[in-house]
Amino acid sequence: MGRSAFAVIFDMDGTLLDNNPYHYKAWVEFYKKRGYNLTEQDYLQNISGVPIRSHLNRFLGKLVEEEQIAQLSEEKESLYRKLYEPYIKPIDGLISFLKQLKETSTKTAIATSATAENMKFAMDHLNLWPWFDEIVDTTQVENGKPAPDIFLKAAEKLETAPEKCVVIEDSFAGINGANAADMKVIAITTSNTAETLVPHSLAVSNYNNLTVEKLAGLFSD
Ligand SMILES: O=P(O)(O)OC[C@H]1O[C@@H](O)[C@H](O)[C@@H](O)[C@@H]1O
Repeated sequence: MGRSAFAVIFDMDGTLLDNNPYHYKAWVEFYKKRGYNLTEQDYLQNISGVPIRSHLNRFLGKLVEEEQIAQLSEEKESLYRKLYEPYIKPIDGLISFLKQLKETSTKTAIATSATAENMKFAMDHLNLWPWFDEIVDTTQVENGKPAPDIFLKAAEKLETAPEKCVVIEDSFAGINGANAADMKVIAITTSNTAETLVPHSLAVSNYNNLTVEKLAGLFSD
């Protein structure tokens, strides 16, 4: 079989791992310490998939100095890693789906808003490094999700036109960014319903029924 004519760009948190409940718990604790009671709606709408600097100022109600951001981010992310480590596992069917992509020489990338430490934590625990051709994080782009930049950078690194890329995403910020990049979008319903993750070409709850043929079908219209 020849190389697939399209490339697949995966988000990480909530897409490769079902870890959003642990991010949410860690954020609630982080903001509570600072006098803000975070709701699940706040988390899903304004935090999930979004780089930390975009919401700190908003929820803390004051401008946070640039030098403080890394320290605050590490405080929250180390709490998340501690909470999630005993439960870490890939989303159902992920590894066999990645195997299919490898067997069909389909190009793959990760485009994540996560910190380098969180990414290493997930990739090491789940042995994910061999499956991806490229990894793009927010340090490599000017604007984080919901801007399209991170997906466009991934397409550029994969040497594939945006209209030949499909993004798999679980967050509102990610779905909006992928649509703004003019890519095909698959919504994964780990944290939000298919009806709210719009527009998308396909919605799945895990990888058990996702095949390379189904992805190819998205490009046949
Ligand atoms: O969904 P992505 O792009 O992998 O982003 C994950 C990041 O999304 C943000 O919601 C969280 O605040 C971060 O802690 C998390 O790492």
